[in-house]
Amino acid sequence: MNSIERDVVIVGAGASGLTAATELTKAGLSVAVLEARDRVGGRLWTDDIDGATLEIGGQWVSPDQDALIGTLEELGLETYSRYREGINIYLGENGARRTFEGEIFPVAPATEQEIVGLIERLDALVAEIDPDRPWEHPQAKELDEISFRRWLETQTDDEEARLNIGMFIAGAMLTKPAHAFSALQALLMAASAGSFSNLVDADFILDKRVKGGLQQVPLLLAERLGDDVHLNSPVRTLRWDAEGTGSGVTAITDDLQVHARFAILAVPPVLISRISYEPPLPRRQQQLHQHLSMGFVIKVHAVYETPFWRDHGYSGTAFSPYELVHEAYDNSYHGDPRGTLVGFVSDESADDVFRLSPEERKARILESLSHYYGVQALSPVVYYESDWGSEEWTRGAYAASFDMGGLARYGADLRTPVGPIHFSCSDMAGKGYQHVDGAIRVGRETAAAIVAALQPAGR
Ligand SMILES: Cc1cc2nc3c(=O)[nH]c(=O)nc-3n(C[C@H](O)[C@H](O)[C@H](O)COP(=O)(O)OP(=O)(O)OC[C@H]3O[C@@H](n4cnc5c(N)ncnc54)[C@H](O)[C@@H]3O)c2cc1C
Repeated sequence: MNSIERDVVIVGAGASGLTAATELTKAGLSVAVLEARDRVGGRLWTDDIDGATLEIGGQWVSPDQDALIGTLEELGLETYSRYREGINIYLGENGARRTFEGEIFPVAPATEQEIVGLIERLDALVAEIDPDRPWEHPQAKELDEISFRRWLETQTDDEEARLNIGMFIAGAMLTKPAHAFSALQALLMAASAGSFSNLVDADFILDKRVKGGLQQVPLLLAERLGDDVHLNSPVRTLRWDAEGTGSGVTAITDDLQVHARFAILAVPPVLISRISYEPPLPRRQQQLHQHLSMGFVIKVHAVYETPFWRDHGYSGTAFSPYELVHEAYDNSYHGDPRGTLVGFVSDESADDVFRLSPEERKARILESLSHYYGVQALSPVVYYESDWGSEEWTRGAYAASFDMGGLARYGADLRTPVGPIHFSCSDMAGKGYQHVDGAIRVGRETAAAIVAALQPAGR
């Protein structure tokens, strides 16, 4: 077993861990980043599938994500806009097909009024929420005890309005059914993007992509860190100083042992308990990590010879709370003359199609796409399903959220360091929660906390 000494050992080479490592080295500290996979990037992964460049994980950048935008600029990465010219498609109950422009779906006037009213009420509530401290809202406990679905039922009798508003947070963001998370968790999701209106606005939230793919961010950060990034190095054990003697922490992989003054666990919270702790983490952490779970969504990529929907005047943007693929977009890759659609199959619908054979699943998903775009959607030249649920070092998508009551009960302790151990990842962010922006933001904050802790007293 090789043994090395560093100021800080970072577990996980995703956007958060690599940002923290970068900031620490800028402050003159030595680091080692230990990554379980044979690549960096975690939930950011750009790959060539049958000749098509696909972003298997995160990809979009929105204008409010200033931490991410700052990093893109620093790394010299360029962005391009998502194609959005033309009209959008909405499928109502029983497949009723309507087109629309703007953000509000083409529903009956009474339903539209309910949707607009719900958005106004949610925006007002979200304005009262500090995304970094949602548990401090005066009604936090009450809002955390009611599921988002039930909360919507208390607001309107209009089912189509509830389904649509529910879809934006449930299927589209937390990727859990609306009965499985609280109204407070829903408000945090919206507050993390500035407002509920921002989440509803696809042109805002799915604004830009990065030339070469968003995985460029971790790849370039890792390149600068050079030999300090160790791939194929899952951390199995963390020995830490629970007594405050200053002996620090030792991270142990199968063939390397890193002794450091501090450790940053930059892994999704569901994977924190994959590591053995000597001594065990305190009671509070052992409990709270059990109250977070990953959502689940299949990101479906379908590449066609041409972006045929554009010829019919369609933007490619399509929604339906009644469809297997509840949302889909033109996701054509920069510089590729072919057309790509990306669609999402969430939570219980994803469970359902994973019970089928791959062929049956593909047929069901393409059929759903054809309901939006017509029969041409049935015949892609490249088809791929991003399945993060079977990735051992992620276990779901997009990210983790608390169970009912968990956010008010445990949220404030989520990022509290334990002795020399700090926690950092997008799932623990306020602003930018569940997004790369949040991963970077928390990475910077965690690094700053360690740098501050190492400052001699009085400076
Ligand atoms: C399908 C999909 C689509 C998404 N779309 C978007 C989007 O459009 N825009 C956006 O901003 N965000 C999006 N996201 C979310 C975004 O990708 C994540 O929030 C972000 O990348 C998380 O970064 P992170 O560093 O916090 O965690 P991760 O990327 O999960 O990094 C954690 C790292 O820790 C490693 N690890 C885990 N356990 C150990 C261990 N014991 N030892 C060593 N290493 C370990 C993992 O292998 C991983 O590399 C999407 C995510 C998915 C999955």
